[in-house]
Amino acid sequence: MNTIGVLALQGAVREHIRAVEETGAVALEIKRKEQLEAIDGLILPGGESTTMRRLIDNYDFFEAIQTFGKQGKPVFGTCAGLILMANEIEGQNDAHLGLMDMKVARNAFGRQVASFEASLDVTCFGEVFNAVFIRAPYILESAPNVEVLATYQNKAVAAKQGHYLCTAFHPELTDDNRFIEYFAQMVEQSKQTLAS
Ligand SMILES: NC(=O)CC[C@H](N)C(=O)O
Repeated sequence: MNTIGVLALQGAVREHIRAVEETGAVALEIKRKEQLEAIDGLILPGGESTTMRRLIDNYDFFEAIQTFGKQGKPVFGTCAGLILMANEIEGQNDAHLGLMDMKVARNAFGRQVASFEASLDVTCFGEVFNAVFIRAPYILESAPNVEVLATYQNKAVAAKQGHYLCTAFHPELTDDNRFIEYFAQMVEQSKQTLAS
């Protein structure tokens, strides 16, 4: 049985817990860095990236999450979580966790257009995915080893780099669980690879 943690400092935690449970994996709210030892994959939820970063520092999570990723364990960032994973943020000198080789823009669809829904063609799924965007970022540039999984208005809004996955939208806010299931499969694969 795989255990997937959701960083539970701020943001859309409960929705991710429910979505993870629906995949059949065990879901754990992560509030202390020691709990990272008990999980096979980690979700960084949506919320507010600056606030979440402050809490990551306050609760001494920064290096612990980077180490978790360097061990080859999958991390999935949604919305604010995507911003936390980028190694460059437009208009800011410093990035946050820097797990993925990509530059992101915050609130990139305009502050006025606070939230909207859009149907996306996702390369790894056969059918369209209805995505909920809330003050969403997008990926401005990415390295060749970052695979763009979906675009909206020609902007990259979902991507995968090895065992790292990110979406600019909130896959946990709809009944369509395909992104969480996709992540759960990445967790299963990495667990097998790490065990062999
Ligand atoms: N829904 C979200 O996670 C919004 C992210 C937010 N705009 C940020 O910069 O952190």
